[in-house]
Amino acid sequence: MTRCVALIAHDQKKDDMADFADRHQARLSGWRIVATGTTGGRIQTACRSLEVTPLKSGPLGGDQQIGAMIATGEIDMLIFFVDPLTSMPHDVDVKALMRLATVYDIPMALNRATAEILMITHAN
Ligand SMILES: O=C(CO)COP(=O)(O)O
Repeated sequence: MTRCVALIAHDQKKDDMADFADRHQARLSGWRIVATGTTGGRIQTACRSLEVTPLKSGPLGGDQQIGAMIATGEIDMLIFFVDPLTSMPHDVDVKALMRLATVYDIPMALNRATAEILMITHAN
């Protein structure tokens, strides 16, 4: 079965995520991709060849949707470019998502350096 990766980026990290997805298009093409709403739109624009399933925007429940998918075994890897310098109204949702990724022991990258390693170790 095709493995599924969840891609998420906070606003200050969206350029970085678009660039990351673009550089790893070949690797990511072997995965089913889900993303929070705005992030998904940015990736889709940057990487026309990738098929991205956009969920709700993060502040409107997208992080929770991905958390629920982790709990039901639908997500195999989480790449989440977090902005640690901006406070967010949905911070509790972000924490809950990270908690579930930890509970279910999903490979989880919260910054680009780690995401690059996951691409090499898990996405080939
Ligand atoms: O806020 C987010 C994750 O917490 C990301 O949501 P968007 O991709 O919709 O901006």
